[in-house]
Amino acid sequence: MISLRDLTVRYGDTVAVDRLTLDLEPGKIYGLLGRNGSGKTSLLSVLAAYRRASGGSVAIDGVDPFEDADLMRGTVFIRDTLDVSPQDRISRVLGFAGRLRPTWDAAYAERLADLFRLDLRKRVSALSRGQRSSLGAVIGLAARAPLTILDEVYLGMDAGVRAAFYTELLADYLTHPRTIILSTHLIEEVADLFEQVIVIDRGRLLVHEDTDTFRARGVAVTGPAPAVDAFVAGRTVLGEQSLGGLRQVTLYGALDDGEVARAEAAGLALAPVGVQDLFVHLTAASAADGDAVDRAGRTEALR
Ligand SMILES: Nc1ncnc2c1ncn2[C@@H]1O[C@H](COP(=O)(O)OP(=O)(O)OP(=O)(O)O)[C@@H](O)[C@H]1O
Repeated sequence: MISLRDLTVRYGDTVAVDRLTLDLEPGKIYGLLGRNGSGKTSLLSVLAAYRRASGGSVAIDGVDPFEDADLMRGTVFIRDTLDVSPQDRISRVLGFAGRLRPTWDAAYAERLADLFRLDLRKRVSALSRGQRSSLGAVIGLAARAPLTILDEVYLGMDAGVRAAFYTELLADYLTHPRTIILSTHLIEEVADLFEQVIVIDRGRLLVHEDTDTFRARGVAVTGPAPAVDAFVAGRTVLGEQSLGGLRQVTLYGALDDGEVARAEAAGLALAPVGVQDLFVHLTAASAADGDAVDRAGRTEALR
């Protein structure tokens, strides 16, 4: 279990993480979402013991990971800086990563490098942006670390490589379950991988719940335009599109059984909403309603 209590990260006057309290059960894939500058990397850096918290506490199975060598060997943190020597060849980088970690699978690392078309003889400095990200993905997956933190690892990867990475991630997670935290801005692309969604906003926790529960916060209503308009009147609309006489409106807020029956009787189709749409709505509402953030870190927008 990972337990954060009132975790705070400050850089001078900037409060990047603001008294954040969160518990993460082991063996799940978490999606960590937040707008630019919301504190994701700062939070993950503390979790990976790359940085000390300015306040509050972090405990992994009851132990502070900072300066705990065993916990550090059990954590892999991949971020855009890659944290490897540019002069080293890929083979050497992988060899070093393997010596650091008891859970490293060297054969799997080679297979992944092959999948991502990485030439093991190349130096890191000679890699393209996308290839550097692929190298990060190889290290992040082949480490098989009990706590795997992947902070925007997809930067520069083309769509095909990203798809291969997500497929590998899921397949390897299913055969070697571990705790994976994925921070991403390409939300819709990876949302199906998340078992739980964590949204932070200006350093504070906005949402932490199962992805299905999160999705149920919204609903897409489709049908003849007049019937849709009548049904959605007075509700919070996240977006709408029309094609001919058909209209689809995305609503915020779950429908009760009576409303579902009424929609069906009116010939309307109901469907879940994308995680990204909900995320954009919640973080926009939070920005407009900033001071309404209560002590539990939930905003008025979530009620
Ligand atoms: N080394 C640093 N020195 C000073 N301020 C920093 C430093 N690192 C981050 N910050 C500030 O802390 C805040 C949170 O930054 P952080 O990188 O944690 O956000 P993020 O959610 O990862 O952002 P992004 O999605 O843009 O990568 C921002 O206001 C940022 O400017």
